[in-house]
Amino acid sequence: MDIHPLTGEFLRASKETSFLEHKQEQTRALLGFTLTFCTVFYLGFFATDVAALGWGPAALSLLGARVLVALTAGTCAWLAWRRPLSVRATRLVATIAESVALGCFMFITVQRPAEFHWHAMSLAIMLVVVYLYIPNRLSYASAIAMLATAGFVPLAAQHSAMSFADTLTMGMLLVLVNTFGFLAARRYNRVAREEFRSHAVLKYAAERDHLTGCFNRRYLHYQLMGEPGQEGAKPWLTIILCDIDRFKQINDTHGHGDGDIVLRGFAHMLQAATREPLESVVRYGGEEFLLVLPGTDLGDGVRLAERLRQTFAATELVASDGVPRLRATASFGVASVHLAQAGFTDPMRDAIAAADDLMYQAKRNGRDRVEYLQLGALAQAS
Ligand SMILES: Nc1nc2c(ncn2[C@@H]2O[C@H](COP(=O)(O)OP(=O)(O)OP(=O)(O)O)[C@@H](O)[C@H]2O)c(=O)[nH]1
Repeated sequence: MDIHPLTGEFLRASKETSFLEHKQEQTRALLGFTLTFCTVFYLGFFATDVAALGWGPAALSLLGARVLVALTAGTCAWLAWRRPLSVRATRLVATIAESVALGCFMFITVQRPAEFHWHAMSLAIMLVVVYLYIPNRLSYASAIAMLATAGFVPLAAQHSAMSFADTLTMGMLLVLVNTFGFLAARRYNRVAREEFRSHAVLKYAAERDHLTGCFNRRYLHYQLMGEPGQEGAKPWLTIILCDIDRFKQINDTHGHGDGDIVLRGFAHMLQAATREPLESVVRYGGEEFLLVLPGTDLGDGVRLAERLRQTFAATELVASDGVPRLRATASFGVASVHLAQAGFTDPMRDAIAAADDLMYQAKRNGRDRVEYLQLGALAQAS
């Protein structure tokens, strides 16, 4: 299991970080909404101060405490709404707002000692908000909630006229609220992470080829060709289409298992030479791969293809029996398009079609070659 049994968070820090970053927009919105809501209620309860203490200095001192909470929580809510806060900053904001609100709450309870029964109920509601509604790390939320509970019970014992039995009952009920708050937050953490994990598995299966880990044609059509692509630093798009030479012969000589090893080795080399997410490697057919390189001009594309060609030809892959004896070559077609140049309705489609023709040209010209062309210009050959 990759989820912590106590906190419901991912055990691996990198996975937890990508989960939190994936959720960050939602977290920020929830934090902003909850703090705004709590600020309004915290101020609204001033009416109960006036009802309990009458209009005067005592009620006004409580108003001061409430305004302090409103200013803190309001500022935190404003930050959460307006700024692209990091995960760390979101947690800091949540922790500050929770601590100030609970601190001021303690002050208010002491000024209204006759109503500790009601204060206990208010604290229980605040604890639920801390555990479940203000997004924070569970360990921080629990520490804040438990400290508040541990501070509140002695205050009640000291300042209220409650009997020992009442104080004990109240203390135990608050412990119960903490326990259920913690368990509910842990369950929520776990469910959210399991959902994230399932989503990642489905996304991977929908977008990638399971043998090589490269993107599949569905991803090419719906993501790379279907949506406005990412532009590189330069207004160029280069497509490299490459195909392993005489792959049928490799399968026939060494068997399909070793054929798969060659495919994976080739794909791994292509992936290592490109930078996701800007650049993508797509398994275009059986032993045919497509490199989509935004921001790469023809010169850089040809140099990359030539380097890949030489590296692959010089590589001896380890066969299924553990002996390094699998060798193969590949043919490459490189097509580039200048995106600012007029005349291309669908530059990527045009570049893929051209790279496909060039790759077949490389096959016809003897294989283990790179052929290239800049679209919109005169054809050149290697
Ligand atoms: N092992 C393995 N073989 C595959 C896979 N997908 C396709 N192939 C095989 O790849 C071979 C492709 O052969 P051809 O299209 O004749 O091309 P080639 O032998 O590479 O010849 P040229 O492309 O002309 O150099 C076929 O034998 C397919 O069965 C796969 O996932 N694994």
